[in-house]
Amino acid sequence: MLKLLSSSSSCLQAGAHSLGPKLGVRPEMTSPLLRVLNSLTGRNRPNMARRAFFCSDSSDGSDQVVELEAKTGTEAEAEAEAKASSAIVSTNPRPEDYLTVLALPLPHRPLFPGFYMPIYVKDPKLLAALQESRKRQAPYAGAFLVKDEPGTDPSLVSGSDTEKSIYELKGKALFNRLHEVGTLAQISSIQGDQVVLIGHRRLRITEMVDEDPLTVKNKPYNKDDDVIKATSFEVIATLRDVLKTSSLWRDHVQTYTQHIGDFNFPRLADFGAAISGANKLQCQQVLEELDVYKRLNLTLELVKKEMEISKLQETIAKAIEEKISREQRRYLLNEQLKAIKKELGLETDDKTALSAKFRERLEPNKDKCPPHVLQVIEEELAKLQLLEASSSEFNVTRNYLDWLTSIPWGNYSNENFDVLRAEKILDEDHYGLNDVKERILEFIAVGKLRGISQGKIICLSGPPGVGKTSIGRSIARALNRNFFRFSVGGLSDVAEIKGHRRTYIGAMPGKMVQCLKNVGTANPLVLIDEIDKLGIGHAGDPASALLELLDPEQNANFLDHYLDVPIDLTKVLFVCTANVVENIPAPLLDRMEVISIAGYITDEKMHIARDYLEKTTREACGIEPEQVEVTNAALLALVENYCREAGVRNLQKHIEKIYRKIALQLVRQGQSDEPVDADEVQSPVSKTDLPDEPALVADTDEAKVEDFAGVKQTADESAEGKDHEHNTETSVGSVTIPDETGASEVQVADTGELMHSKDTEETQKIQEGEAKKPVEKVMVNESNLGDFVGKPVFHADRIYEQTPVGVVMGLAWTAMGGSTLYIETTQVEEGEGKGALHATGQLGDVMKESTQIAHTVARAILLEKEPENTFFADSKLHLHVPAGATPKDGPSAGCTMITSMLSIAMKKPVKKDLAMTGEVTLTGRILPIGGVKEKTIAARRSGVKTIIFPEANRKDFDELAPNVKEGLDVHFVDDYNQIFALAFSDDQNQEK
Ligand SMILES: Nc1ncnc2c1ncn2[C@@H]1O[C@H](COP(=O)(O)OP(=O)(O)OP(=O)(O)O)[C@@H](O)[C@H]1O
Repeated sequence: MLKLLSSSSSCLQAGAHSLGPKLGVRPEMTSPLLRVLNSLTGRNRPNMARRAFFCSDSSDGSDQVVELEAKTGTEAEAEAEAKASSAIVSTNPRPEDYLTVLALPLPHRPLFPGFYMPIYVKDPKLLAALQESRKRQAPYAGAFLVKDEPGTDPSLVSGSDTEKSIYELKGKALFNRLHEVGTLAQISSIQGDQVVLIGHRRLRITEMVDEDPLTVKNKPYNKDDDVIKATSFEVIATLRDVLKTSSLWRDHVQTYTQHIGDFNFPRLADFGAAISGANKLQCQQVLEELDVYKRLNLTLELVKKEMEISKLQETIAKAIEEKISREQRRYLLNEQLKAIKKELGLETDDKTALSAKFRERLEPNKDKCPPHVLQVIEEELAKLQLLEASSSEFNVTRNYLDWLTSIPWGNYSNENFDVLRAEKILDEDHYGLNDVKERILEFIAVGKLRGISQGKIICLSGPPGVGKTSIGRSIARALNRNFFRFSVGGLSDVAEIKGHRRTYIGAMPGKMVQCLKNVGTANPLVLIDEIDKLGIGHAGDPASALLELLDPEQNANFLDHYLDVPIDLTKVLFVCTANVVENIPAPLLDRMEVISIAGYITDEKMHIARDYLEKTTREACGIEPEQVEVTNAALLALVENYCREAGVRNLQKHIEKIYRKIALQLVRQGQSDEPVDADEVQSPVSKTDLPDEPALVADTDEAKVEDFAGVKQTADESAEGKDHEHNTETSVGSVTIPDETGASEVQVADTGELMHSKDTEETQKIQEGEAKKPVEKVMVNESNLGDFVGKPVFHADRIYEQTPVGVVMGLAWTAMGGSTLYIETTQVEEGEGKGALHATGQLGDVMKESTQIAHTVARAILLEKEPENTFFADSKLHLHVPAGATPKDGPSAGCTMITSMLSIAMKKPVKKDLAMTGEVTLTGRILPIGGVKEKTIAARRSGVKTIIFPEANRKDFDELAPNVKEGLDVHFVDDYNQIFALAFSDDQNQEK
């Protein structure tokens, strides 16, 4: 036990009594501070007015010796009060109870009078002693702040450590560590090791276990001292500010700010220090300070500091609040945006909606979808859920899933293997092309027998406009497959075929995947156009990529870089088109089944024009069949004089041109036949007045123009009297001009005479009669064909009607089809030993060599036929192949060159209407050539009657359609002597 001194310096005052009723705090308000306030203001203590504490200055304010005690209530009352308001200071302290008290060490903060504090007593002995003293009606103890251990940094020692070391302190050691000044505390309750203390007044330790109570004096102070007053006001003002700004007590601001002013000075100082967040030493300082002014000053310092902290706290709170509200606002706006987007159907990044969309798309094909693809889709869907919607990775995954789920996995269209139906469709769309159609039908037949059609590569080759692309479309229709066409002409980037890797920005799958997505079935017919014009790859080799795509051995597991899952393309039917088969990369060509379309002869073109092109064009122009007639002669002239190329695209263009013009004529005619208003003017404009427009065959003599100025001009021209007769003839077509006065009408005839107005009626009658006429039929015949398509273009195909000496017609093959060409040889210079040859006409290396070979062979043959003829030895020859602007190459003109040279050497022209082709060896053997069909067609087109082909090409010729061969005298030779005989036979020349 310690012997303690009590101090009255800061005990609670009776002056606080008056505050009680004013507070009006509800009993349920249990905030500790409120309770403190309640205790301070005397609320819940109606009998407080009659109670007295150890107070120093209840009347005069000066600190006196505290030795007074008063008891106004019972012990039971005091306990009841303590329960109702735990911070209320108990009422029954008696001097004998508190002069010697137990000392309780406080580890964290000193206890201020008027406040209560729960502490934990770990020492069982001490706890038993406390309980004992409570039982003995002496429920008081001394609460003292423990000094920090000398040499320790309090900031580094944790609270629990201090507590632990304090509880271990005993006796003298504890005594030495206690601050001298503490608080006399009432033991309000003991529950387990928790003891609740209520501070009463200051105590000072005098000695250990000394029975004598010692008293201390507070320094007296003048209540009316202005400085003390001013300081206290400042403390109050600051406290009010703190209470106002401190968010911790915001709810009770009203209460505190109203009553702080009613505390007396010492208590105000205690209150300020107690509620400030000052550290324990600062609080202890206030507790130890007995000078009221100094104590107020210390408190003011603490509350000012509290004020600053409070302001800082407010700023921090504001900043945080601002940040949070900004984020919240953003979040709210985002949510609203999402809702709006969803409402408008623009929702793009809602992960669940997206996943649901992909799953829904996949659902119908899920059973047919290969497991490895399903697995990838599931993985990607799971990944999508984890990704942030605004991240770029999210977009990549979304696009990838979009493509993956758009492919028609295992979704095939029902193929139709009906051969008869297919034949009908093919015939419906194309005339001729029997070999092509036959091949397609064979393919369908095999499919029917096997039950499935094997993916094949068909290559249609031929000149432009022969219907390669359109037959591809027809095949798709016949097989009931979806059709997709893409051109690889000039394609040099492998990514176009195989796609980009997904890592690239803006990556896309290749054409094949795009095709599958587009057509929606896994067995379309894919037409790869212009495969012979593949570009040179700068990044990879497009030909090899195409090989992977087309080769049935490889395309079962075609891997697109973007999709990254193997796709089975074996069911896809590939049809390629090319103009020149030789330009197709060899490995690709090797896998193709080439079907060549050579071009059309006149007869075929006539059929195509009549039955297909005319029909489709007429329908496209909206013209009825009875409104137009194109005669056979006109069509023939069109084919022979305007559209002589192998294909029919140009023919189609010309037919379209004719029909467009007819449409315009019909519309014009229809408009002019409509009844006209009385004040509209009509003019006798004859068809010759429309120079650019072809005339209607069964036309009326007049056309009416509604434009007044135009009419006037026509009338003026007529009035100038270019042709009087004509003018009088057309006088029925009068011009009606309203009179300036408007009173009557005058008529101006072409002759310029004024006519009587009664003739108007007559004119109207004629017009009405015309309007009732049925629509005129437009005739296109040979004579007016030029009005529709202009003058025929000049064709240099046939330069000579009869080839002169030294000129022979050869046959050539070009990408545009076959054509005839002339080989011309002349003698430039003559003189012994001057034999030489000069060749022109943009000849390629092979053809130049051909000229040399021909020169040698011709010389040998001439020597054989006319041994005395030294023409070749003594003549400088010039060989030319028109047209000079067209590059030419190839060996097939060899025999033609020899014939041309021999012709000039022997001064003999060759047989009329003869054309020949064939490569020649140095010994005069004739080797086979290519393009027999094209060459035959070209020969026919040029009016050739006799053709000489190499013997080896007989087979090719025999395979030609009879209509192509018809009327031609064809000879097959394997030695030049046979050609010599045919070209220079005497009877031929005599015949001529
Ligand atoms: N035998 C035919 N019967 C009916 N129409 C035909 C025939 N041949 C071609 N055509 C028509 O000629 C036009 C041109 O044909 P298409 O475009 O298929 O030619 P192409 O051979 O593919 O040419 P290119 O090599 O320039 O691509 C099409 O309108 C087509 O219908």
